[in-house]
Amino acid sequence: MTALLETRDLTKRYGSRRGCQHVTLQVRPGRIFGLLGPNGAGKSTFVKMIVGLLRPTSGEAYIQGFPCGSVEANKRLGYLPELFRYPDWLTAAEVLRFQAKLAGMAPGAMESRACEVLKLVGLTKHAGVRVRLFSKGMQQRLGIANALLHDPELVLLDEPSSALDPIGRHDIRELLKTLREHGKTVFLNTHLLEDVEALCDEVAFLHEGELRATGPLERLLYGSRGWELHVGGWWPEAAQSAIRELGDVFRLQVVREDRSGTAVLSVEEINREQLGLLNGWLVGQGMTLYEAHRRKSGLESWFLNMMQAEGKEGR
Ligand SMILES: Nc1ncnc2c1ncn2[C@@H]1O[C@H](COP(=O)(O)OP(=O)(O)OP(=O)(O)O)[C@@H](O)[C@H]1O
Repeated sequence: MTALLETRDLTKRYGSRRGCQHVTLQVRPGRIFGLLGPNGAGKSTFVKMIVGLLRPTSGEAYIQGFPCGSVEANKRLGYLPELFRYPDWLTAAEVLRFQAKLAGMAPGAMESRACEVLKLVGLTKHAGVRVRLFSKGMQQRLGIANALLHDPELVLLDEPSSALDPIGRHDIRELLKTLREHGKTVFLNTHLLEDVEALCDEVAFLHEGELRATGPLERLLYGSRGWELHVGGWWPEAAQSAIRELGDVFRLQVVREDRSGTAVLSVEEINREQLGLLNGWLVGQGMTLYEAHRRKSGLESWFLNMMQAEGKEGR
């Protein structure tokens, strides 16, 4: 599948300071792509180069083959900056009308498109309401409507939920899922790991200006290939016997055991055949394997592990 957004060796230096360097990534159409990284990692620098607000020091970036910053690339891009403010005396419809004029849309096309995007973000009933009366969540949804007005393929959202309460965040999440269902590609720059975990198909992790990991979220989270086994018929001595007989082969550990005769075991680096062997051993010992599933590390622990690994390398 051809990439919608593609960067090659994208680098920005601010004099002697690095913004980001040698970032090569691809965002495929119809996905929600999350850009992650600690403060100062270079995320905003990267985003500003994509939307054409900053000129790269070197490297290339394209949206559907058009150089980022060009008129053709910007036609295909909708952008919601992190800290935006609309004149609060305008109504939602007036904000969209103003944006449409800036985008050079014909008045007839504009009116029907404004209705469409207001419906999409759930603000139809508020079209005539002044922005000053909008909650932060509604303002954010209006911002997304604005970014969608010219029907771009790629929507780039900078921290769209960080200032919102849980209900506002939930609404934005649902809206982003709807955008994906409509075939839009969403590029999300966010600190909210729970949003990334709930929404993103692919992620990129930036640290100290460099891309340290990128790929499908599932692959990154399941990267450890560990399994968790729930076992019945367990007795305390079984732990010693299991570790003695299997510990070296499967790097087996007892995570917890309880008096009712159940236990949770963890094993690392195991394939399906080995899992079958392990099951055979358990059955041979009079135990039952109730459940076996891939251990999911969770994005927060993945993120912290990445940071720790970076810290060790840097020492
Ligand atoms: N205009 C600028 N002049 C000089 N250095 C800058 C400028 N903008 C950013 N930087 C530096 O570039 C590096 C990356 O900053 P950037 O704002 O892109 O990171 P970030 O990941 O977006 O951080 P945050 O999550 O805190 O917004 C930082 O070291 C920052 O100090």
